[in-house]
Amino acid sequence: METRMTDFFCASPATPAPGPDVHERPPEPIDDTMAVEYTEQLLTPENSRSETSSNNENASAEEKPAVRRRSTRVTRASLRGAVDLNPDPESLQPGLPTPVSENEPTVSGETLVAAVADRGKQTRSSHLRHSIAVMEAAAWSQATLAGEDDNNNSNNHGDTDEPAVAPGTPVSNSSQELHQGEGSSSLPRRTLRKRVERVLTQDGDNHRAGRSTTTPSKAETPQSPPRRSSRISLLDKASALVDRAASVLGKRSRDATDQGSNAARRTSLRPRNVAPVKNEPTASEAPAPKKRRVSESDLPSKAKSPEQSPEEEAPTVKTVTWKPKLWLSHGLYTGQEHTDARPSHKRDRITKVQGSRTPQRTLLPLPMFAGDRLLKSGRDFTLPFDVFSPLPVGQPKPNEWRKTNKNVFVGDASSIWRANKPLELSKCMCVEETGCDENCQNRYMFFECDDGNCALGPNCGNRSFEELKHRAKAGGKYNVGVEVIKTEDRGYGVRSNRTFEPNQIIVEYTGEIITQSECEKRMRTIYKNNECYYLMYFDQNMIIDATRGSIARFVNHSCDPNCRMEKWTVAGKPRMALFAGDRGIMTGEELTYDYNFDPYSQKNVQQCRCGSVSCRGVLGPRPREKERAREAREARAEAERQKKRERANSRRRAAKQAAGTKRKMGKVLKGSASRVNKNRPVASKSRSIKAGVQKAVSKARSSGSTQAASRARNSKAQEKASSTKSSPKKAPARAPSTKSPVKKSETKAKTNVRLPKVPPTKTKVRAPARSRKPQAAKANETTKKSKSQTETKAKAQAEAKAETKTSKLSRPSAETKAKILAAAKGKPAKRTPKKAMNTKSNKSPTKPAPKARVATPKQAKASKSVKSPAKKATPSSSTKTTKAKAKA
Ligand SMILES: C[S@@+](CC[C@H](N)C(=O)[O-])C[C@H]1O[C@@H](n2cnc3c(N)ncnc32)[C@H](O)[C@@H]1O
Repeated sequence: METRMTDFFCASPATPAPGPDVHERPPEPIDDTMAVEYTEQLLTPENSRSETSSNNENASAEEKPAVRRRSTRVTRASLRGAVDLNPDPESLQPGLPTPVSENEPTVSGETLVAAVADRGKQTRSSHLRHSIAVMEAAAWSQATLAGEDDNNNSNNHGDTDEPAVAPGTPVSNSSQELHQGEGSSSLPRRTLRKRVERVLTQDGDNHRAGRSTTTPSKAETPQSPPRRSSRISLLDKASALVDRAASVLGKRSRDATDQGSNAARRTSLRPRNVAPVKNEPTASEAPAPKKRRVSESDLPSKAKSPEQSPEEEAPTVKTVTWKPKLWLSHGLYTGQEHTDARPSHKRDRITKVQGSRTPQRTLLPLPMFAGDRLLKSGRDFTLPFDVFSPLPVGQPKPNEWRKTNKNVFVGDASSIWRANKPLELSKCMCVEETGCDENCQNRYMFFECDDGNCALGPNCGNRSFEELKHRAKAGGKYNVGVEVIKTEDRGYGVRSNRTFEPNQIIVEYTGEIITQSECEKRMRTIYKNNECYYLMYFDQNMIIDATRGSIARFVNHSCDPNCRMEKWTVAGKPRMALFAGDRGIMTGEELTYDYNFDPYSQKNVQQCRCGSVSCRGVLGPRPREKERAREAREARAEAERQKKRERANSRRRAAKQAAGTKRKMGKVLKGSASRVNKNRPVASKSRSIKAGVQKAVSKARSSGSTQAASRARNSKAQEKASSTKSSPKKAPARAPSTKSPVKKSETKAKTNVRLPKVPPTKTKVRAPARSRKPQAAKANETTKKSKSQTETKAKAQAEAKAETKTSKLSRPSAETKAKILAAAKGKPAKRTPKKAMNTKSNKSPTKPAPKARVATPKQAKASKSVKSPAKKATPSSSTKTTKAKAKA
């Protein structure tokens, strides 16, 4: 018992004086060392005080905390031990000195440690109460310290020689009271002591009651401070954990090597007042580490097992867990994933590139010239419009906004809502090469791909909402990508703080899903006086009311928007989201979409202030441009069809006209370069024929009139002229030949169509041929004109003949007569029967005609000389007639 007391005492230099019997006991040699050391520290009040305070300058750096801790805790323990562990109730009688000497041994370190094990279940509340009590004592002690310290010290030193007592220590004061009893007679002290005792007693009773089953006798197993025990166990556990961690981390070997030197070092640092204990503690021996860590009182036990100390004193390896350094993943390309793809590349392409990107080489740096080459070769890049565009200072924030990022069914909506029909599900058949591009069936149907309806997995480019989810998870305003701004004249709005690629998802439109009746009700009541509405038609006659909703509710309307609001089916459920338009979005742009606003009533119609060129003026429904365009397209198609029909009809007509001259027609068409051109001549042919015929007719008429005027002056030259014409059939063909090649061809065509088949002489006669081919009206006209020309010619000939009758030299031979007659027969018999008859009957000699054909110079002279009377008229008329014929 005494040994224990000594241990306890020695181990706790700052602990209050144990009792007078301690001093009566002869000090042991080893304890002397300790006593000397601690005496040096504790003799003066300053030292005592400084030890209780947090800064003990005298103590070494390593000793300081230990001493301080020891002081407080052990003192508490002693207090507790003094109060709780007193087995003899008589010893606590008032007025008698407290039999500390009897009690103290039970509060030795060993016992405490044993008690620690028993008291592992002590509650925190009791610790707290202890602490409070001790602190109260401390407060009191400090207050009274100034007045009493000197006396106490002098008394102590002078009377009782208690060097280990630290008078200034609050605990020591209370201890002193406990032990000395009458020595401290002041009322406050007693009161405090009683309070502390009461608290401790209560605590002890509680604890005793708790462990009554395990402790047969109070005296044998005194209760040690619960707090201490819990600390011990905690520290023990911690050290065990650290040991384990060290072994896990593979540092055991290093520790093993360090332990040798560390042990030596620690031994040197260890308090030198370690007293080797001669008498081993009794049965209540606790694990050494606990003692060692708790207080000086444990030192003996530590000393008695020196071979264990290196292991027990395993250094607490601090596993420093560095915070992982965060690298900025985006610089200039805020919000954009890095890619080597050209800016012009589509997003799907980029996704593919990212998917197949090889990991960056990390072993060796790039060669020296790599940077130079990169600089020289250059690389296209897209610089955001505004890399850093903070919001203007003093931007107000929408206070009334209640945010929700998920759709919430309200009222009857959830019960009315029906699950999607399986029929509405879609499955895509895309392959990796295409990667669910714009041809993906799911995309086309506004179905988001997932593992259930698409087999491409990460290579799929149709998982916008999934992407949005990841962005939201990553957090940060550049991932979210949008922020609320205050616009000048449209309330709040939303702008981007990063870039968005064309058709990239930006933000989901969420809110309360309500029925239509609920919506109307809200419109009538809650939103009656509102200027802004956050209602949007959703699905199944439901409406999203984003008055409580996501940030997308602040997106304003524009008649020329840069975004689209789209409804997609994601995992069988409809969801609305804002997507970037075809132009993409630059940093700092205000996001807008076309509301296609239905104002419900006329009084809700609002003026649009989007400021776009194509502004519709009001927030109203979008004009049905598509429908209009479709109607226009249909009208155009109808007109085209009509034209085609007409063209086909005309072609059919022309084909019918050219029925007899198919082969020649084919020849004409063959000359055209293309199919279109092949069709053209058919149409132009009729026109050209018509024009050619008209010209010929007009000329023939004019020539006819001229002939009539100069009829009287016709001479033999006329006969020659008439005889020189080869045949009437060539006349119409020759005339165009003098003109442009196009007209020639036209004329040819005309000739081909009509004339070649009709013998020129008979044409006139065969005028009834018109009845044979009544459809060929134009050809008939031509025939008529040629007939008229022939008539004119025949008339001229007849006149010439008549004249030649009178002339002596121009008597035709029989052959000439026959020819003339033959020519005359070409005239329409009906029209010129008389003339023909006359010509025949007269049998006028028209021999010079064949001569004229030859037209030798002698003949010309002769004719000139003979035709003296008709000198003027004859050449001109004949020439004109010839020309007219030729033209015709
Ligand atoms: C969904 S809210 C948009 C956010 C709203 N600006 C705010 O401050 O909360 C729709 C309302 O914004 C206003 N608004 C949106 N676009 C507008 C525009 N182009 N011209 C005028 N007002 C507009 C209208 O009052 C409309 O009812």
